[in-house]
Amino acid sequence: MSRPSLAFRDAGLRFGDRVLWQGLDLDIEPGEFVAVLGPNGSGKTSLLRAILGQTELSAGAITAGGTVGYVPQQHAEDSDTMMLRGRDLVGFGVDGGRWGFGLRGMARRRAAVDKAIEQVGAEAFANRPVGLLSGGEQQRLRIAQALTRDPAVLLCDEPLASLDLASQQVVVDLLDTRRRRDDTSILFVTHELNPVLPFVDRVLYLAGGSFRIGTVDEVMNSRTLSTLYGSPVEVLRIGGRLVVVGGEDDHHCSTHAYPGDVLGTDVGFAVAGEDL
Ligand SMILES: Nc1ncnc2c1ncn2[C@@H]1O[C@H](COP(=O)(O)OP(=O)(O)OP(=O)(O)O)[C@@H](O)[C@H]1O
Repeated sequence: MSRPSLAFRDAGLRFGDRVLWQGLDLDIEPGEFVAVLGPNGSGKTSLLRAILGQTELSAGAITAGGTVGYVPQQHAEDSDTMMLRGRDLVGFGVDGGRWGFGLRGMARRRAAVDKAIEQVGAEAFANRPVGLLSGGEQQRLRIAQALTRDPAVLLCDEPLASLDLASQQVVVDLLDTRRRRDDTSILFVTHELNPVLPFVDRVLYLAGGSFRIGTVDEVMNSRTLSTLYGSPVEVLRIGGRLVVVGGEDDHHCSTHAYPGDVLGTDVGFAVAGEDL
């Protein structure tokens, strides 16, 4: 069997008395697409930060089988970034030390940037300032930035947030192409499962200090999520889409409704509760 791209061994993370997750034993295989779900504050971003070594685990270990690439959450970028050309943003992903200085190093760096831009189909806008690009175009450049390092695993933190449906599809197709062609594993943090439902091999669902890992059918069902949340949760399939209703825990008295879902505008999944 091939070496896992990521191996979690009895991994746990807590802040003070608050356990985000613990006892996580998981091998993520090359080319596997794993969606990481859970309510706000359940520790999804912290999981990515722990993989990147930016947050220290409270217990256990995480081992990466190769280079880890990271596509961060889309924030309003600072004005300096907005003035950069797209290809300069992509260039930040290249480790200068790896290519060395001098003309040869510069040429190799440029080739890595060109290749990444080509892989995301961003040639037409890579020379324009980031601030003039659409959200979808910016997101493609962020993925290109991560690809410059030829990652064995790509960590994506809500990469579809604030993108329209067409741009979501472009981003998801890019990631799917990458994992199929290069066996890159995808760890995909999202509140919107439906856009990636056809691609997901397994779901890691974090909630209430615990987790469930398994196929979509194994995790996204009323019984499993009710047990995880410790309160009634109903999972409905409507027109091929998943809608999750209910789901509160000690830490999250608020509920999670993602605009459009329950209204049927095909955005994603909803954890909906009393405020609906
Ligand atoms: N360094 C830290 N020290 C203390 N608490 C922290 C630290 N980092 C994160 N937390 C807390 O851990 C919890 C989990 O945060 P995290 O950002 O991982 O959640 P999340 O599941 O990604 O949430 P969201 O869906 O809102 O993005 C939050 O309550 C956060 O405030």
